[in-house]
Amino acid sequence: MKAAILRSLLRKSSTVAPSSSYVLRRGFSSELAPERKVAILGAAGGIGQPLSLLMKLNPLVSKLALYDIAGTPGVAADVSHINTRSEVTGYMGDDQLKQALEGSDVVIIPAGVPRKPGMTRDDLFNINAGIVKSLCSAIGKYCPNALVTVISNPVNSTVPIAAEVFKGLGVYDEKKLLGVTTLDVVRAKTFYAGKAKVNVAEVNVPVVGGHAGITILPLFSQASPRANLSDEDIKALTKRTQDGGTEVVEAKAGKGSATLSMAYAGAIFADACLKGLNGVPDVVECSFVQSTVTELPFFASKVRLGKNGVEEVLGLGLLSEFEQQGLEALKPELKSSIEKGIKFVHQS
Ligand SMILES: NC(=O)C1=CN([C@@H]2O[C@H](COP(=O)(O)OP(=O)(O)OC[C@H]3O[C@@H](n4cnc5c(N)ncnc54)[C@H](O)[C@@H]3O)[C@@H](O)[C@H]2O)C=CC1
Ligand SMILES: O=C([O-])CC(=O)C(=O)O
Repeated sequence: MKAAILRSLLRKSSTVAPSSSYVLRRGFSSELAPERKVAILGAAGGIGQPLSLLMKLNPLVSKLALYDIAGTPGVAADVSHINTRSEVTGYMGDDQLKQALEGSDVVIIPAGVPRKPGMTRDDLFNINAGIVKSLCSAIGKYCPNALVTVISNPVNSTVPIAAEVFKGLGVYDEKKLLGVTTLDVVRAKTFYAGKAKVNVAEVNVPVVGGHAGITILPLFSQASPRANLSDEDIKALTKRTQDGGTEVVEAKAGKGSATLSMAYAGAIFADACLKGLNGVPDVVECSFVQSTVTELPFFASKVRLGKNGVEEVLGLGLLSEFEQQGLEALKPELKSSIEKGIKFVHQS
């Protein structure tokens, strides 16, 4: 039962997370899978808790470090009772951050405040920029070789912030810093499957650009399986994908933003990163990374994940005229969010 749930939970990214029994059938048992430590920073939050649960279910994880400024002993005690491979430890407060991070292969950062109705992701900058900066300073010191996946918003600025912090410490490796845009892909897949009336488990849709409003650019012209949707349908699907976060913020009416779907997306992405590190071939996900795909220094597109993190940043492929217009339209906003992040590190 547990294996079946995990299999269906983690099934449809371009990668597939093996449940332990699946792994055993393939002759690659979790005992043979390398030891991998994953640290979650912000583990007691709305995203952090379900993400901790999903990472506890992942047989590729051998150590799970749950860090937050409060509440982690309870979350760790709870999750630790689940009878899966990883050993879970909770860490709370600055004094324990070093221990939480040391030896980590992958660090996932969902720490920071979420939106309330009427706010943009950029409205979170003032608080979250400082949180990401201080956490990345610790990562640069205590686990400089870890692959770092950033969930905290505004992702269009927090990823450049992380890069600048690592550069300042002399430990920046562009292959190991990834902004998590998987939720945009998850939404695009779900909305496309609903409109095109195709099996959602078979759908693939790349989403490029950034992670806020019009900077989120789903490429439905490249969606598979192909469907004959009208221009109006494509426009509406694009808008719904771009506004997906706001749809949840409004529905939660002041009680935060997407947490459960984000935890799912974050777990899919972390699983892909672990598979890449373990040498599984052809692991491809969309992510906001250092990039030369456009003239902007950071951009989300498909990336191939491997033993060193981002092994290859893939190009955009053929765009429709509508997507080409969307691409040009998003560049000024994305450029200014990136520059805002870089400036923050040099001024503070
Ligand atoms: N990339 C994406 O697609 C998405 C990003 N988000 C973002 O994720 C972030 C977290 O959202 P929620 O979990 O809903 O918020 P939340 O408020 O429920 O949880 C945040 C957690 O971060 C912790 N935290 C604050 N400062 C910290 C520090 N210095 N070190 C460690 N932990 C710290 C808090 O104690 C809290 O437990 C927000 O910025 C939100 O906008 C949310 C959904 C999707
Ligand atoms: O909308 C928000 O504030 C949270 C987020 O990034 C998302 O759900 O995509």
